[in-house]
Amino acid sequence: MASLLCSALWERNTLEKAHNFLTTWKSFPLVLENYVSNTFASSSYFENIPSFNPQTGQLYAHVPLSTPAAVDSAVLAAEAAFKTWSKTTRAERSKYLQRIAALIQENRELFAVWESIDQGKTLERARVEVDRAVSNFSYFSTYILHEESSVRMIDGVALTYEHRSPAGVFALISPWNMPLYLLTWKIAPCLAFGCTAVAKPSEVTSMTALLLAEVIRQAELPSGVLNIVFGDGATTGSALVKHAKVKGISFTGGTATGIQIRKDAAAHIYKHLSLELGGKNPTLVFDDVDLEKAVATAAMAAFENQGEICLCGSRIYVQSTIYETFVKQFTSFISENYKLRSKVGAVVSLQHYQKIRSYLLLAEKERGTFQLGSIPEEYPKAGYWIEPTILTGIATNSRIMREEIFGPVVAIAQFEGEEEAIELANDNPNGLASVLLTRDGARMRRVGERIEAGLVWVNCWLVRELGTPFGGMKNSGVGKEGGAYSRDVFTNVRTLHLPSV
Ligand SMILES: NC(=O)C1=CN([C@@H]2O[C@H](COP(=O)(O)OP(=O)(O)OC[C@H]3O[C@@H](n4cnc5c(N)ncnc54)[C@H](O)[C@@H]3O)[C@@H](O)[C@H]2O)C=CC1
Ligand SMILES: O=C(O)/C=C/C=C(\O)C(=O)O
Repeated sequence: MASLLCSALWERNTLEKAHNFLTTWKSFPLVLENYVSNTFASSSYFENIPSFNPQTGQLYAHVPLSTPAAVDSAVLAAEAAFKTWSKTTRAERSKYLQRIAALIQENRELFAVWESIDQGKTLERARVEVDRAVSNFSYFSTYILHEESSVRMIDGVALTYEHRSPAGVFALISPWNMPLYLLTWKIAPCLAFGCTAVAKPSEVTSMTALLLAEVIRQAELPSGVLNIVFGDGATTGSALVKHAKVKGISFTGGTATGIQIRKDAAAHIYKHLSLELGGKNPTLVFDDVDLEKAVATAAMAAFENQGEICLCGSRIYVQSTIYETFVKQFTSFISENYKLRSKVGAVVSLQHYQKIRSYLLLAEKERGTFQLGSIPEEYPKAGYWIEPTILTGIATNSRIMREEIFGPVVAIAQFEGEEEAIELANDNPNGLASVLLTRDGARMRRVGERIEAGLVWVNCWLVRELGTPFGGMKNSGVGKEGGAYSRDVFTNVRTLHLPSV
């Protein structure tokens, strides 16, 4: 049976209907329910975490704080389901994934509307992310059908081959910036490769995970294969990570949390770990660029999803010969094209708003220049809105240039030549992504191959092919996901050696 809340939300698939619903709903605020063993469980015995609509600042939902005992039940459900799910054929798993993809697609607007309300992003951005959630399932549904195993003959003496088996129950823990997109980036490969899961979305943005649970129910996925528990990191996430029956963890989120998870998982050395953490990504702009195109690419990299994407290019280094012109064109491009509300959404929470604001206060203290934007008020009256902000005159060793702000704030500095550009790009503990803007083909490789980042985009940004290795270097995490890299996360491999007879 669908949960009461899911049934109520299901038809509210336009912004207008959703807003009417929020103003008339009697049992306000909405209370989410865990989904375990294909059943929505009552949350009445949990404490609640208040969840706010970032665009209005109003309390609108309550997220249950699942206890370690609730986590344990979900893990046991996943463990029981693993016995059969791990033995299903690839074709069967593929069929379920395709069904899930189709159901999300059918309800695209429902997911987009509630993602936008829950996270603060624009509806347009939310639609892009729902489409990507669909692709996550459809990509892995076909990937597994074409998988090949490597077979080698050694000197005619022995035949060896790789045999893989699903690793077991996984903890899938996702952040608040792209809630459905990133949760499904974990769920789809996990299920495709024969594992079962307990997924925990961020307590700040849990709504689309609840809707996903309803899709899973409608898809008739066997009981216990995917369980969704709600809650925070300290109680719920931590119990999940430490659970002895959890054989692996796929996590996306802040670096400090990643370090904690690595410590908590260390006691069980067998746990597979894939940690995709923060970034402070450089955009390098060389003086041979087509300026108009370079400005548009750097703008998208800086401000998409109000800068709340770990891949955002939040420090831009421009070759000194075109620095002044670039700053001028970039600023006017942003003020014309990145309007608050229509293109740039609200930031996710009051806590995050104040974190971003603290960096803007620091910029003022350090006498940086606000080419665009200003310091927002400390306690916003209606929603967590921060104007796209462009800073110049910030020292390259300032915390503003070194730490992940994760909001609509970008700082621009200059460099003289290629060596300095590479040095500045690499002078950071993180190494997730980077953007290289140049028309010089040789430089694309010469510089691109020296940037310490898991992802280097040349004259583009966030171009994704789901089979490529996705993840960072340095403090930006361990492990890669995507195609065969996801297979490595979710399976155990053994090499069989068969001697000639
Ligand atoms: N994708 C990314 O790279 C993201 C980066 N961040 C960065 O991290 C900063 C902090 O944001 P937070 O909301 O604190 O993100 P976070 O890293 O604490 O949250 C991500 C997820 O981890 C869970 N979690 C937290 N502590 C845990 C623990 N000990 N064990 C297991 N799960 C745990 C949370 O409940 C959430 O589901 C942000 O300001 C931003 O700079 C935040 C979200 C996403
Ligand atoms: O997989 C992608 O295309 C994007 C991923 C983005 C993140 O992991 C993030 O912002 O945390």
